[in-house]
Amino acid sequence: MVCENLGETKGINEIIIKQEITKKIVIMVPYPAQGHVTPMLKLASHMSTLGSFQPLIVLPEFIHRRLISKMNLTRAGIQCVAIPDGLDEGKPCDFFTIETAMEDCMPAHLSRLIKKLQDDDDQEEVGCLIVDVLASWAMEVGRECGVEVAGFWTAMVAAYSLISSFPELIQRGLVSDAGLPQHEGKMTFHPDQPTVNIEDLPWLIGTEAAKKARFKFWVRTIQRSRSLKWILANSFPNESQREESRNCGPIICPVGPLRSDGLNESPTFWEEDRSCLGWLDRQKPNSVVYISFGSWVSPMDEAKVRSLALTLEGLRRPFIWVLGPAWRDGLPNGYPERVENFGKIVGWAPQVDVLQHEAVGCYLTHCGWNSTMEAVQCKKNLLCFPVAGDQSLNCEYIVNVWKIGVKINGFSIKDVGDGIKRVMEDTKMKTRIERLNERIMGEEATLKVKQNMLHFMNDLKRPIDQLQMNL
Ligand SMILES: O=c1ccn([C@@H]2O[C@H](COP(=O)(O)OP(=O)(O)O[C@H]3O[C@H](CO)[C@@H](O)[C@H](O)[C@H]3O)[C@@H](O)[C@H]2O)c(=O)[nH]1
Repeated sequence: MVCENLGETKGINEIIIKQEITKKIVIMVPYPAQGHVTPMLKLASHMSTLGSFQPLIVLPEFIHRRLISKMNLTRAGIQCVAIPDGLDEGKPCDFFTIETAMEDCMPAHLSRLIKKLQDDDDQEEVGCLIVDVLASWAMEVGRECGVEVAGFWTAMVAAYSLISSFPELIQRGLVSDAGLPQHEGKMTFHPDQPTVNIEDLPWLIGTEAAKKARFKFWVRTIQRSRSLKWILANSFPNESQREESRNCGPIICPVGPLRSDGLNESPTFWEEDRSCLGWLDRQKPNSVVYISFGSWVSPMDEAKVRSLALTLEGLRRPFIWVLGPAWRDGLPNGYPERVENFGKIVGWAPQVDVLQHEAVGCYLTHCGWNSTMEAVQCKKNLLCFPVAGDQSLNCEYIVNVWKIGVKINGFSIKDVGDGIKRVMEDTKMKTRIERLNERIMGEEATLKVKQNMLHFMNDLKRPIDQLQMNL
């Protein structure tokens, strides 16, 4: 089946649907952000190669416009449709505008799409809906349409565990009913997990009103996800003690870290500046610091950008810095020219190719989960500056559990200079990342993950009445 969006169209009536392959359809609904769409596309590509299911990705129009113009997903066995999002074209959208689009506008359109597929005699059966846990609105739609729903968690299982522990955090008096911290300092959320700072809880971003609104979003998200049978996670087996137990909640099934092998092009929202690869060819091995703080959650303020810029200029060490136009206001006057002999600033990099390059010695990162896994894949040690969301917990793992990176608390010459030295010169750290790479991406791990995936897919293939009996 091929579904195409007709540019300016509004509504699924205008989506052309052509029969092509006879497999059960798996409708996949990502959360519309780069760090979420990428792993969902990797999952779709993986499912497509394993057979039996035909992935159909459903995107809001504003993401479909940006992504589809750049990639040919059909070649990777993935079909894609856009549904209206009610957003004004060209206007920037933040977390809350996206939430409104997801809760108020997109459900009716997804429901119509599913019903159309169910009613169409020419179509294959809709086998399942796989929904990013953050797009929990679509779980409700799937249930209403009588379709089996599975969740997809794009980050660490430990992060799901932390967020879903909110009732206990309230009960222990660590946060208020509205999610605001009632204490300072470190707290535990599970005996097998590292401690985290209460101030770093994933919903504590922005003003007090924004924190409360994000907490509400998470409470609703976790509540909706609790009745799922399966949550596939873009993490690896044995990352967390809790992943395979099913005392009450969903079965958390690690199927990652997912790779982009099956995708012909990288699924990015922005044009990649590939000139940085030629620039890297001219640098010495292990000399360059790659800097990127991902794409979402919370950009850094101008003062921090300025401080890092001045430090990089002072250190005179080769660097590539991914800095989107919106973040460049903090740069000192004429900065790109001032550092052109040793530094390169790009709007968006081909990140995995950059990390794979032998000239890159370490990665200064916000600790987003995809970036963390890509660093492990390319065996590049990490200099960590977590910004928000799950990033502090990921950082805890990087620094204190796996010991493959160092955390910095600021961008002074001393912070960054000492951090780079420690990360680049510690040979034990290098050995540890090589071992972690083997443990989570080696042959044995890959086989286990494939088995997990097949186990899930076989469960989906069982007749509906049998599935319901087991719920
Ligand atoms: O110049 C760049 C910069 C990034 N990337 C890619 O963009 C993705 C970024 O993902 P991630 O590192 O996870 O960061 P975010 O996009 O910020 O991801 C959000 O989603 C993640 C998964 O849920 C969370 O772990 C993060 O905290 C959250 O910010 C990665 O695949 C990168 O390879 C590029 O291709 N080029």
